[in-house]
Amino acid sequence: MLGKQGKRGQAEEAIPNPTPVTNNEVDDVDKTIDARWKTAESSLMKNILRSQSLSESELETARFLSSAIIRCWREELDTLGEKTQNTPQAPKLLSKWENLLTLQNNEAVHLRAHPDTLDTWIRVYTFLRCAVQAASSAIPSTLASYFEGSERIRDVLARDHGNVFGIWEEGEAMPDHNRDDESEMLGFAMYIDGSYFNHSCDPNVRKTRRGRAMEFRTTREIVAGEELNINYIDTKADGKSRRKELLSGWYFDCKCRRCIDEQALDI
Ligand SMILES: C[S@@+](CC[C@H](N)C(=O)[O-])C[C@H]1O[C@@H](n2cnc3c(N)ncnc32)[C@H](O)[C@@H]1O
Repeated sequence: MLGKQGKRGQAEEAIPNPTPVTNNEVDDVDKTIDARWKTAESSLMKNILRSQSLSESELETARFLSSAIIRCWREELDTLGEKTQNTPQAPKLLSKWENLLTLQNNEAVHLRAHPDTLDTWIRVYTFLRCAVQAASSAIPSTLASYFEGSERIRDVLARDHGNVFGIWEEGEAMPDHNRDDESEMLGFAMYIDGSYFNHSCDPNVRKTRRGRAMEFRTTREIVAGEELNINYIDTKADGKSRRKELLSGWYFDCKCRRCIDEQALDI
């Protein structure tokens, strides 16, 4: 997905320090979010397309969601095709969609920090649902049904924040953090496999964009059993600034070795 805001949660204005919340508060937030989506699902679609125009970045989100949902539909069609053939199936790897669902769901944590985002998401969902209905004669009904409910759209949006990578201006093989150059961020993209990497302020893997692909290479000898980590943020900053940035932009308290050591020294 491409958009100019940079990594979700990074360039947006995030709350500086999400306050700890109780389980009851979490439940309330979840219920409110669910209720808003349910209302959107049951709202009448007539004339919404005409009255609703999306901003450029909302349109980008709509394009991203459509391509993810179409991919999901195609994968499920393929699986269905394989099941109807009576040939013994080799154990299957997870599909891209199933892999996406294994990523951390950040819907509630993100919406707690940016409540207005829910309006945007629902606007985009309503727009897509309405557009699909308007074009129903040209769209397979099984695909159209994927846009009826909000479930799949929520599945993607909930994993977008915190799991996407910044895409920087082409400078061949540039790592996308700790950059000394002035190259511009073009947008962001989701690389599901790459999202399994946790962050470390002393990473042992460097990510490099090569065209549309993202390459991950170790930067030092790795001992057996050692975790492979990339860096989500510039690691040159001092410990308190790094942890603050990770908490406000990625909503987690960094537990990497360097942060644990530095915290003990009050750095
Ligand atoms: C892109 S995901 C990484 C994969 C994730 N661990 C998972 O199982 O889906 C980012 C999330 O991993 C966790 N995480 C990554 N690096 C971390 C770190 N250094 N300290 C604590 N949590 C971390 C946080 O929950 C963060 O929101």
